[in-house]
Amino acid sequence: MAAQILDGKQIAAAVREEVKAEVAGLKERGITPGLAVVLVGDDPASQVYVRNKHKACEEVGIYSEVHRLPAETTQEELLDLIKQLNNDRRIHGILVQLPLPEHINEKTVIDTIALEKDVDGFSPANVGNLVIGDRCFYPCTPHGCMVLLDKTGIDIKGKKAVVVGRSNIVGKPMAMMLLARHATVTICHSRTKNLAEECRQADILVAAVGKPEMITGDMIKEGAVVIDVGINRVGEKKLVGDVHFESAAQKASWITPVPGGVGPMTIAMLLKNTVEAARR
Ligand SMILES: Nc1nc(=O)c2c([nH]1)NC[C@@H]1CN(c3ccc(C(=O)N[C@@H](CCC(=O)O)C(=O)O)cc3)C=[N+]21
Repeated sequence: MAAQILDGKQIAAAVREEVKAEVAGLKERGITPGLAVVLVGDDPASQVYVRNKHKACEEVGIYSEVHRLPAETTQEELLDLIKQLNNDRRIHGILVQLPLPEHINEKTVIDTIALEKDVDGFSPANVGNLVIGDRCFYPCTPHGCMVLLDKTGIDIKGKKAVVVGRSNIVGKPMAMMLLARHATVTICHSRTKNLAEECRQADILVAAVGKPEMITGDMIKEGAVVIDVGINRVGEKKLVGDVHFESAAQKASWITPVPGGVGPMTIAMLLKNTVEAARR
């Protein structure tokens, strides 16, 4: 079988159109959704992401402000900015770009963001609400993966899903969201014995490990849906996923490319969460 491509770029564009219409509706009621993005330091990849987020906001009519702070910013100063943004009525969503410099405690920073403005969905209270099925923000990357899965038209209920990777920002919330949709979920990681065998059981395989092309075609069940969350820079320019695309596409029914798969969906979901925050 040759897989169909799950075109994240195209689907994200459609989501942005939806968001644009929602923003227009909110503006008629006198509400302009606002997002604050905070970037500490000058990591080149982060600069690009932050610029893209800002551009995406402008395109759909969301007010956005970017706070660029020097790498030497103290934790105190960063926390002060977040508290100020927590109290700023124009700002409905706050995103602190990760990773932060070593001298700043990520956990303390995320904990300071007001729950109702946590559009990344990284705070402990939000994660707790996700796990128990209460109202919450769905973390942008796994949320984007779920939207892509739904675009295939497969019925998630009762399917065997394998998530490779157990990070707090992707693997764990992804597993919870699949579980909420009644998949039978296995989480694999670096200590998993016989990873290939686990992966071959998957009707839905989500790769979020950060290892270039480590999931190969021989690890994929015939007809599986393969979602590749990895964004790995190899060499100067080339971007590859955690999945070896050519061999995996021989087996899968649907597969996301890198670039142009999950990445653009992440940004589209951030816009959606910001509108949701403003609506509340
Ligand atoms: N607080 C926080 N929230 C985040 O959501 C967050 C973060 N920190 N830190 C970094 C990661 C990474 N991330 C991406 C978003 C879009 C693409 C994306 O659009 N990628 C394009 C390619 C862009 C390129 O060339 O690098 C694609 O896959 O087609 C990638 C990665 C959000 N992150």
